[in-house]
Amino acid sequence: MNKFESRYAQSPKEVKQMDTATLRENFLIENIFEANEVNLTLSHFDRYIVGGAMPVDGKLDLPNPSDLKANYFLERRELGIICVGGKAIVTADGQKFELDYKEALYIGRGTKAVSFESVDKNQPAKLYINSAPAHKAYPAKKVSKAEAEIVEMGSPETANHRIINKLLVNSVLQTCQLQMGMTELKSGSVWNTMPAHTHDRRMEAYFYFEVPKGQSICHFMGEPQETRHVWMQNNEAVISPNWSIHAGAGTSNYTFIWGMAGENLDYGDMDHCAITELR
Ligand SMILES: O=C[C@H](O)[C@@H](O)CC(=O)C(=O)O
Ligand SMILES: [Zn+2]
Repeated sequence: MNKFESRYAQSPKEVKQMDTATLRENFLIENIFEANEVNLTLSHFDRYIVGGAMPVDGKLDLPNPSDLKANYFLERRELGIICVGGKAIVTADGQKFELDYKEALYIGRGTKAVSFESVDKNQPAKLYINSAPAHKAYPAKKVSKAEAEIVEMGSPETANHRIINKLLVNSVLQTCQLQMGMTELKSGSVWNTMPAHTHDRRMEAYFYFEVPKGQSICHFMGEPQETRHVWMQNNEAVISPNWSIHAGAGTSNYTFIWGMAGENLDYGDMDHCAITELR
């Protein structure tokens, strides 16, 4: 059975009081990929949806959760997909897109039927999904690294050398408020998003993958002067409120997908935190 979970938004005051289990219940998203299921979590932060589809035996349809009170999922929403498993076929109102590993697809508001299929059931597709409310219909478009805006950040000396692939962003295609991309850490580098930042005008979600077996990610969240950590495993996601930092250190290098929505489409609209001021 497909899973759908709705989560409240939390304030800094509440989060300060949370123990490990409560923090994890509120922010960590586990079990994103289950064979033949589409699992979705709706956050009340910007009504952002985070989830995954894992088609193995035949086609899987994007469901229409009753909580959305919509005639179909994308009636008032837009969708971003990044393939993190075997090759997939995504069909959007009859239009077929083949997605290879690490390729992204945008599907606009008003698309009535979306389905997912694996090309080879022995190498099942894993489709990471983000969705935000949308006011306008923009055309569906596939974006691979070749079309992405690519930025190199950090250095080996500070263990944060990484490549930011901006995939579904407004310099590449039109979206309403959704922005998604993928950051790949170089061997020997473990820190993402350090120096850390907040962006009060957008919430964000991080999804970690390519975490080697036996290794983990320590994800940091909270107000810059009141941080908490969430230990995360491969293929798990975490919600970052607009007031929270979102950064992580792995026990190895890894890759992650970031997705965000809110007030603007300005990637650079961030408030940076001095490393020495974090608490
Ligand atoms: O608001 C932007 C996002 O947090 C990420 O794009 C940051 C990131 O991938 C990184 O620095 O490694
Ligand atoms: Zn951010």
